[in-house]
Amino acid sequence: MSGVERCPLLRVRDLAVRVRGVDGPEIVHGVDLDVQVGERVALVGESGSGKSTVAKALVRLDPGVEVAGSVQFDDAELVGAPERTLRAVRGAGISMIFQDPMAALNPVRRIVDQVAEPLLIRGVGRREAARRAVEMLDRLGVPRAAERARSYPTEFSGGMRQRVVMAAALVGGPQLLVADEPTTALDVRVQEQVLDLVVQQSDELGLAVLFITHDLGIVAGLADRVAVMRHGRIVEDGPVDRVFLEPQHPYTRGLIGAVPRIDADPGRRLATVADSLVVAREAPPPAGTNRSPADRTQLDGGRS
Ligand SMILES: Nc1ncnc2c1ncn2[C@@H]1O[C@H](COP(=O)(O)OP(=O)(O)OP(=O)(O)O)[C@@H](O)[C@H]1O
Repeated sequence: MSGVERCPLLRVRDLAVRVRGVDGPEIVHGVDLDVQVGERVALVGESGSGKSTVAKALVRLDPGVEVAGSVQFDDAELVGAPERTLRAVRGAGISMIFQDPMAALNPVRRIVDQVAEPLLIRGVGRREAARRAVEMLDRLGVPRAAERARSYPTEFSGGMRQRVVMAAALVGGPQLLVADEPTTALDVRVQEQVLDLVVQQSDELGLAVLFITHDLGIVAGLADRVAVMRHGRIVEDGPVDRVFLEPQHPYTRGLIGAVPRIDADPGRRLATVADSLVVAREAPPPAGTNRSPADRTQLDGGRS
Protein backbone atom coordinates (compact mmCIF):
# COMPACT_ATOMS: atom_id res chain seq x y z
CA MET A 1 0.00 0.00 0.00
CA SER A 2 1.39 3.39 -0.97
CA GLY A 3 -0.75 5.21 1.59
CA VAL A 4 -1.97 7.50 -1.20
CA GLU A 5 -5.69 7.01 -1.85
CA ARG A 6 -6.54 6.65 -5.53
CA CYS A 7 -9.10 9.17 -6.68
CA PRO A 8 -11.90 7.24 -8.37
CA LEU A 9 -13.14 8.15 -11.84
CA LEU A 10 -16.70 8.16 -10.48
CA ARG A 11 -17.36 8.99 -6.84
CA VAL A 12 -20.97 8.92 -5.68
CA ARG A 13 -21.76 9.98 -2.12
CA ASP A 14 -25.06 9.99 -0.27
CA LEU A 15 -27.04 9.99 -3.51
CA ALA A 16 -30.75 10.51 -2.98
CA VAL A 17 -33.46 10.61 -5.63
CA ARG A 18 -37.11 11.53 -5.21
CA VAL A 19 -39.94 12.03 -7.67
CA ARG A 20 -40.22 15.73 -8.51
CA GLY A 21 -43.16 17.54 -7.00
CA VAL A 22 -44.28 14.57 -4.89
CA ASP A 23 -43.92 14.59 -1.12
CA GLY A 24 -43.21 10.85 -1.06
CA PRO A 25 -40.25 8.78 0.14
CA GLU A 26 -36.95 8.81 -1.72
CA ILE A 27 -36.66 6.15 -4.45
CA VAL A 28 -32.92 5.96 -3.79
CA HIS A 29 -31.15 7.10 -0.66
CA GLY A 30 -27.69 7.12 0.93
CA VAL A 31 -26.00 5.52 -2.08
CA ASP A 32 -22.18 5.56 -2.05
CA LEU A 33 -20.41 4.07 -5.05
CA ASP A 34 -16.91 4.34 -6.52
CA VAL A 35 -15.73 3.25 -9.95
CA GLN A 36 -11.99 3.44 -10.64
CA VAL A 37 -10.46 4.07 -14.06
CA GLY A 38 -10.83 0.89 -16.14
CA GLU A 39 -12.73 -0.94 -13.38
CA ARG A 40 -15.86 -3.03 -13.99
CA VAL A 41 -18.47 -2.70 -11.27
CA ALA A 42 -21.80 -4.51 -11.22
CA LEU A 43 -24.84 -2.96 -9.55
CA VAL A 44 -27.13 -5.87 -8.76
CA GLY A 45 -30.60 -6.12 -7.27
CA GLU A 46 -34.14 -7.22 -7.93
CA SER A 47 -36.55 -5.32 -10.15
CA GLY A 48 -37.59 -2.00 -8.60
CA SER A 49 -34.60 -1.80 -6.22
CA GLY A 50 -33.49 1.47 -7.81
CA LYS A 51 -30.59 0.44 -10.07
CA SER A 52 -31.73 2.33 -13.18
CA THR A 53 -32.62 5.33 -11.06
CA VAL A 54 -29.00 5.48 -9.84
CA ALA A 55 -27.69 5.11 -13.41
CA LYS A 56 -29.88 7.87 -14.80
CA ALA A 57 -29.22 10.15 -11.82
CA LEU A 58 -25.47 10.18 -12.61
CA VAL A 59 -26.02 12.41 -15.65
CA ARG A 60 -29.58 13.55 -14.79
CA LEU A 61 -31.31 11.69 -17.60
CA ASP A 62 -34.75 11.67 -15.94
CA PRO A 63 -36.27 15.16 -15.66
CA GLY A 64 -39.07 13.68 -13.53
CA VAL A 65 -36.85 13.28 -10.46
CA GLU A 66 -34.81 15.47 -8.09
CA VAL A 67 -31.26 14.37 -7.33
CA ALA A 68 -29.34 15.24 -4.13
CA GLY A 69 -25.95 14.26 -2.75
CA SER A 70 -22.73 14.21 -4.73
CA VAL A 71 -21.70 12.68 -8.07
CA GLN A 72 -18.11 13.48 -8.94
CA PHE A 73 -16.90 12.40 -12.34
CA ASP A 74 -13.29 13.03 -13.27
CA ASP A 75 -13.15 15.53 -10.39
CA ALA A 76 -16.17 17.56 -11.59
CA GLU A 77 -19.33 17.74 -9.46
CA LEU A 78 -22.38 16.82 -11.56
CA VAL A 79 -25.20 17.25 -9.01
CA GLY A 80 -26.43 20.80 -9.49
CA ALA A 81 -24.18 21.32 -12.53
CA PRO A 82 -25.66 23.28 -15.45
CA GLU A 83 -27.23 21.34 -18.33
CA ARG A 84 -24.33 22.47 -20.57
CA THR A 85 -21.83 20.60 -18.33
CA LEU A 86 -23.97 17.47 -18.28
CA ARG A 87 -24.32 17.51 -22.06
CA ALA A 88 -20.54 17.59 -22.36
CA VAL A 89 -20.18 14.63 -19.98
CA ARG A 90 -22.91 12.53 -21.64
CA GLY A 91 -21.39 10.58 -24.49
CA ALA A 92 -17.90 12.02 -24.19
CA GLY A 93 -17.27 11.09 -20.52
CA ILE A 94 -20.12 8.79 -19.53
CA SER A 95 -22.03 6.78 -22.16
CA MET A 96 -25.09 4.70 -21.50
CA ILE A 97 -26.67 1.69 -23.18
CA PHE A 98 -30.05 0.30 -22.19
CA GLN A 99 -32.05 -2.90 -22.40
CA ASP A 100 -33.99 -2.21 -25.58
CA PRO A 101 -31.63 -1.29 -28.42
CA MET A 102 -34.53 -0.48 -30.76
CA ALA A 103 -35.76 2.23 -28.38
CA ALA A 104 -32.33 3.87 -28.59
CA LEU A 105 -32.29 3.83 -32.40
CA ASN A 106 -34.26 5.85 -34.89
CA PRO A 107 -35.83 3.31 -37.30
CA VAL A 108 -35.76 5.69 -40.27
CA ARG A 109 -32.14 6.87 -39.99
CA ARG A 110 -29.21 5.02 -41.48
CA ILE A 111 -26.97 3.19 -38.99
CA VAL A 112 -23.88 5.17 -39.97
CA ASP A 113 -25.55 8.51 -39.22
CA GLN A 114 -26.72 7.33 -35.81
CA VAL A 115 -23.35 5.92 -34.79
CA ALA A 116 -21.56 9.04 -36.06
CA GLU A 117 -23.92 11.45 -34.27
CA PRO A 118 -21.92 11.90 -31.03
CA LEU A 119 -18.92 12.91 -33.17
CA LEU A 120 -20.94 15.29 -35.35
CA ILE A 121 -22.28 16.99 -32.20
CA ARG A 122 -18.69 17.56 -31.13
CA GLY A 123 -17.84 19.20 -34.44
CA VAL A 124 -16.03 16.31 -36.18
CA GLY A 125 -16.44 16.59 -39.99
CA ARG A 126 -19.06 14.40 -41.69
CA ARG A 127 -16.60 12.18 -43.63
CA GLU A 128 -14.29 11.63 -40.68
CA ALA A 129 -17.25 10.91 -38.36
CA ALA A 130 -18.64 8.34 -40.84
CA ARG A 131 -15.19 6.71 -41.17
CA ARG A 132 -14.86 6.38 -37.40
CA ALA A 133 -18.43 5.07 -37.11
CA VAL A 134 -17.71 2.29 -39.61
CA GLU A 135 -14.42 1.51 -37.84
CA MET A 136 -16.27 1.16 -34.51
CA LEU A 137 -18.97 -1.07 -36.04
CA ASP A 138 -16.23 -3.25 -37.50
CA ARG A 139 -14.43 -3.37 -34.14
CA LEU A 140 -17.67 -4.51 -32.50
CA GLY A 141 -18.05 -7.40 -34.93
CA VAL A 142 -20.65 -6.09 -37.38
CA PRO A 143 -19.84 -8.05 -40.57
CA ARG A 144 -19.25 -6.02 -43.75
CA ALA A 145 -19.48 -2.90 -41.59
CA ALA A 146 -18.95 -0.34 -44.40
CA GLU A 147 -21.80 -1.79 -46.45
CA ARG A 148 -24.15 -2.53 -43.56
CA ALA A 149 -23.67 0.91 -42.04
CA ARG A 150 -25.78 2.26 -44.90
CA SER A 151 -28.80 0.17 -43.88
CA TYR A 152 -31.51 0.83 -41.27
CA PRO A 153 -31.97 -0.64 -37.75
CA THR A 154 -34.96 -2.77 -38.80
CA GLU A 155 -32.62 -4.74 -41.09
CA PHE A 156 -30.54 -5.83 -38.05
CA SER A 157 -31.14 -8.64 -35.54
CA GLY A 158 -31.50 -7.81 -31.81
CA GLY A 159 -27.88 -8.70 -31.06
CA MET A 160 -26.58 -6.66 -34.02
CA ARG A 161 -28.72 -3.69 -32.95
CA GLN A 162 -27.15 -3.82 -29.49
CA ARG A 163 -23.73 -3.74 -31.20
CA VAL A 164 -24.85 -0.66 -33.12
CA VAL A 165 -26.00 1.02 -29.89
CA MET A 166 -22.69 0.10 -28.29
CA ALA A 167 -20.80 1.54 -31.27
CA ALA A 168 -22.67 4.84 -30.85
CA ALA A 169 -21.88 4.76 -27.12
CA LEU A 170 -18.17 4.08 -27.62
CA VAL A 171 -17.36 6.10 -30.75
CA GLY A 172 -16.81 9.29 -28.74
CA GLY A 173 -14.21 7.59 -26.53
CA PRO A 174 -15.98 7.74 -23.14
CA GLN A 175 -14.17 6.82 -19.91
CA LEU A 176 -17.21 5.12 -18.36
CA LEU A 177 -19.86 2.95 -20.00
CA VAL A 178 -23.05 2.48 -18.00
CA ALA A 179 -24.71 -0.68 -19.33
CA ASP A 180 -28.24 -1.00 -17.94
CA GLU A 181 -29.45 -4.58 -18.50
CA PRO A 182 -28.09 -4.47 -22.08
CA THR A 183 -28.67 -8.16 -22.75
CA THR A 184 -32.00 -8.84 -21.04
CA ALA A 185 -33.93 -8.66 -24.33
CA LEU A 186 -31.52 -11.01 -26.16
CA ASP A 187 -31.41 -14.80 -26.38
CA VAL A 188 -28.83 -16.58 -24.22
CA ARG A 189 -26.23 -17.18 -26.94
CA VAL A 190 -26.33 -13.57 -28.13
CA GLN A 191 -26.29 -12.38 -24.51
CA GLU A 192 -22.93 -14.08 -24.04
CA GLN A 193 -21.50 -12.52 -27.19
CA VAL A 194 -22.57 -9.02 -26.16
CA LEU A 195 -21.23 -9.47 -22.61
CA ASP A 196 -17.91 -10.77 -23.98
CA LEU A 197 -17.77 -7.73 -26.20
CA VAL A 198 -18.27 -5.35 -23.27
CA VAL A 199 -15.44 -7.07 -21.35
CA GLN A 200 -13.17 -7.07 -24.41
CA GLN A 201 -13.74 -3.37 -25.11
CA SER A 202 -13.23 -2.56 -21.45
CA ASP A 203 -9.88 -4.39 -21.49
CA GLU A 204 -8.71 -2.98 -24.81
CA LEU A 205 -9.84 0.61 -24.34
CA GLY A 206 -9.22 0.87 -20.58
CA LEU A 207 -12.92 1.61 -20.29
CA ALA A 208 -14.61 1.57 -16.88
CA VAL A 209 -18.02 -0.16 -16.88
CA LEU A 210 -20.92 0.15 -14.48
CA PHE A 211 -22.97 -2.90 -15.29
CA ILE A 212 -26.55 -2.95 -14.09
CA THR A 213 -28.31 -6.27 -13.82
CA HIS A 214 -30.81 -8.27 -11.77
CA ASP A 215 -28.91 -11.43 -12.75
CA LEU A 216 -26.13 -12.19 -10.29
CA GLY A 217 -25.23 -15.24 -12.40
CA ILE A 218 -23.61 -13.13 -15.11
CA VAL A 219 -21.64 -10.93 -12.73
CA ALA A 220 -18.89 -13.38 -11.72
CA GLY A 221 -17.08 -13.48 -15.05
CA LEU A 222 -17.68 -9.85 -15.81
CA ALA A 223 -17.08 -7.55 -12.88
CA ASP A 224 -14.21 -6.74 -10.52
CA ARG A 225 -16.55 -5.49 -7.85
CA VAL A 226 -20.23 -5.84 -7.07
CA ALA A 227 -22.64 -3.59 -5.19
CA VAL A 228 -25.94 -5.14 -4.12
CA MET A 229 -28.99 -2.90 -4.05
CA ARG A 230 -32.24 -3.35 -2.18
CA HIS A 231 -35.10 -0.97 -1.45
CA GLY A 232 -33.20 2.00 -2.88
CA ARG A 233 -29.95 1.55 -0.98
CA ILE A 234 -26.72 -0.45 -1.28
CA VAL A 235 -26.71 -3.24 1.31
CA GLU A 236 -23.35 -4.76 0.36
CA ASP A 237 -20.36 -3.76 -1.76
CA GLY A 238 -17.07 -5.57 -2.32
CA PRO A 239 -14.77 -7.48 -4.67
CA VAL A 240 -16.72 -10.07 -6.65
CA ASP A 241 -14.89 -13.07 -5.15
CA ARG A 242 -15.48 -11.87 -1.59
CA VAL A 243 -19.15 -11.16 -2.14
CA PHE A 244 -19.69 -14.57 -3.79
CA LEU A 245 -17.67 -16.57 -1.26
CA GLU A 246 -18.50 -14.68 1.94
CA PRO A 247 -21.68 -12.67 1.39
CA GLN A 248 -22.31 -10.53 4.48
CA HIS A 249 -25.94 -9.59 3.94
CA PRO A 250 -28.75 -12.17 4.04
CA TYR A 251 -30.26 -10.63 0.91
CA THR A 252 -26.99 -11.19 -1.00
CA ARG A 253 -26.93 -14.77 0.27
CA GLY A 254 -30.45 -15.14 -1.09
CA LEU A 255 -29.44 -13.80 -4.50
CA ILE A 256 -26.48 -16.18 -4.63
CA GLY A 257 -28.67 -19.08 -3.53
CA ALA A 258 -31.02 -18.33 -6.41
CA VAL A 259 -28.25 -18.63 -9.05
CA PRO A 260 -28.47 -22.10 -10.67
CA ARG A 261 -25.31 -24.20 -10.21
CA ILE A 262 -24.06 -26.61 -12.84
CA ASP A 263 -23.24 -29.22 -10.14
CA ALA A 264 -26.60 -28.95 -8.38
CA ASP A 265 -28.89 -31.97 -7.97
CA PRO A 266 -31.24 -31.68 -10.98
CA GLY A 267 -34.22 -32.74 -8.87
CA ARG A 268 -33.65 -30.10 -6.19
CA ARG A 269 -35.83 -27.00 -6.10
CA LEU A 270 -33.77 -23.80 -6.49
CA ALA A 271 -33.39 -21.71 -3.35
CA THR A 272 -34.97 -18.28 -3.62
CA VAL A 273 -34.39 -14.93 -1.95
CA ALA A 274 -37.48 -15.65 0.16
CA ASP A 275 -35.92 -18.94 1.39
CA SER A 276 -32.83 -17.06 2.45
CA LEU A 277 -34.87 -14.47 4.31
CA VAL A 278 -36.54 -17.30 6.25
CA VAL A 279 -33.07 -18.58 7.22
CA ALA A 280 -32.02 -15.03 8.14
CA ARG A 281 -35.02 -14.65 10.46
CA GLU A 282 -33.75 -17.59 12.46
CA ALA A 283 -30.09 -16.54 12.62
CA PRO A 284 -28.47 -13.37 14.02
CA PRO A 285 -26.89 -11.06 11.38
CA PRO A 286 -23.13 -11.38 10.84
CA ALA A 287 -21.01 -8.79 12.67
CA GLY A 288 -20.73 -5.51 10.79
CA THR A 289 -23.83 -6.07 8.69
CA ASN A 290 -25.68 -2.82 8.26
CA ARG A 291 -29.43 -3.38 8.01
CA SER A 292 -31.90 -0.75 6.99
CA PRO A 293 -35.22 -0.29 8.78
CA ALA A 294 -36.85 -1.75 5.65
CA ASP A 295 -34.69 -4.88 5.92
CA ARG A 296 -35.53 -5.20 9.61
CA THR A 297 -39.20 -5.10 8.76
CA GLN A 298 -38.67 -7.92 6.25
CA LEU A 299 -36.40 -10.00 8.40
CA ASP A 300 -37.82 -9.54 11.88
CA GLY A 301 -41.44 -8.92 11.08
CA GLY A 302 -40.94 -5.28 12.19
CA ARG A 303 -39.60 -6.08 15.69
CA SER A 304 -36.74 -3.79 16.72
N1 LIG B 1 -39.57 9.30 -12.74
C1 LIG B 1 -40.15 8.46 -11.87
N2 LIG B 1 -41.39 8.70 -11.40
C2 LIG B 1 -41.99 7.86 -10.53
N3 LIG B 1 -41.42 6.73 -10.06
C3 LIG B 1 -40.18 6.42 -10.50
C4 LIG B 1 -39.48 7.26 -11.42
N4 LIG B 1 -38.28 6.70 -11.67
C5 LIG B 1 -38.23 5.55 -10.95
N5 LIG B 1 -39.38 5.38 -10.24
C6 LIG B 1 -39.69 4.27 -9.31
O1 LIG B 1 -38.52 3.96 -8.58
C7 LIG B 1 -38.44 2.56 -8.31
C8 LIG B 1 -37.11 2.04 -8.76
O2 LIG B 1 -37.10 1.94 -10.18
P1 LIG B 1 -35.83 1.51 -11.03
O3 LIG B 1 -36.23 1.49 -12.47
O4 LIG B 1 -34.67 2.34 -10.66
O5 LIG B 1 -35.59 0.02 -10.50
P2 LIG B 1 -34.62 -1.09 -11.11
O6 LIG B 1 -33.92 -1.71 -9.95
O7 LIG B 1 -33.75 -0.52 -12.19
O8 LIG B 1 -35.67 -2.12 -11.70
P3 LIG B 1 -35.64 -2.91 -13.10
O9 LIG B 1 -34.60 -3.97 -12.96
O10 LIG B 1 -37.02 -3.47 -13.20
O11 LIG B 1 -35.33 -1.91 -14.18
C9 LIG B 1 -39.61 1.92 -9.02
O12 LIG B 1 -40.63 1.72 -8.07
C10 LIG B 1 -40.01 2.96 -10.05
O13 LIG B 1 -41.38 2.89 -10.36
